[in-house]
Amino acid sequence: KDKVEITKEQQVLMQAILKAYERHQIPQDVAKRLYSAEENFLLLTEMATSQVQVLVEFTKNIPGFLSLDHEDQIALLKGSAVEAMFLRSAQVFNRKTPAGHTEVLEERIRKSGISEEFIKPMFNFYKSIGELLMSPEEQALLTAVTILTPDRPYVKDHAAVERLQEPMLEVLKKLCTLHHPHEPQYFARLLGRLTELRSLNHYHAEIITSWRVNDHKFTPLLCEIWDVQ
Ligand SMILES: O=C(NC1CCCCC1)[C@H]([C@@H]1CCCCO1)n1c(-c2ccc(Cl)cc2)nc2cc(F)c(Cl)cc21
Repeated sequence: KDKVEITKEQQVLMQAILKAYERHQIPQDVAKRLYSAEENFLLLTEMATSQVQVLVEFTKNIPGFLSLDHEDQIALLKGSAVEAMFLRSAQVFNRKTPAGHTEVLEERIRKSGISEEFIKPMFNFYKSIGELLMSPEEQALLTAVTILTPDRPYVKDHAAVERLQEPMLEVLKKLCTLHHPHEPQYFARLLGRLTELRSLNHYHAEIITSWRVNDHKFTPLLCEIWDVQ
């Protein structure tokens, strides 16, 4: 069996993505503060707004992204922001918290004001992400692969986006082989999560507008990204 090798060039690409990803992390204390439905909704909109800003900075550090057509850059960000938010939420949810804290966190999220019907698909996704035990490199590359999805609405130059996404998928595939040598299907499972992520995309506007609060106030940035108000 030929040995899987990360080339020097792939090493450089992976380091660039990982460095950008680690540089743009938002405060992890979101798990500690979950109170009334109103406060939770406000917390979510604050966290989501800062996460979009962080996502833009991360995306600007993806090699080649800034040389894409400017309108395509916007289309890619707009098309992936919600998925990136759920991916980030899943990673926060699955962080190595002391045993038992995840249940407490899950309970608090269940009671945060999200409509019952969305709780199940959301936690199914979080748990399926958790089971993958992704390394930081895999998390960073998966986020980059999600952003560089060629078939987002309004993307004009698909081929240019594919040319950026392909090397990311190449490195990610090799990392999966190296980090999970006994799970040949791991890479396929990882990509399968992106399909699950898209389905959450469809829910998110409903989750937001059905949040059990009287007045759903959004920041201008979220109005842009979330197609609400
Ligand atoms: O703030 C959140 N997520 C941010 C978003 C930006 C990136 C960092 C994480 C929300 C919280 C949920 C309770 C009410 C307050 O919001 N949240 C969501 C979430 C709920 C519905 C939607 Cl529509 C989207 C995300 N899932 C979470 C998983 C978690 F582990 C934790 Cl700690 C919080 C989580």
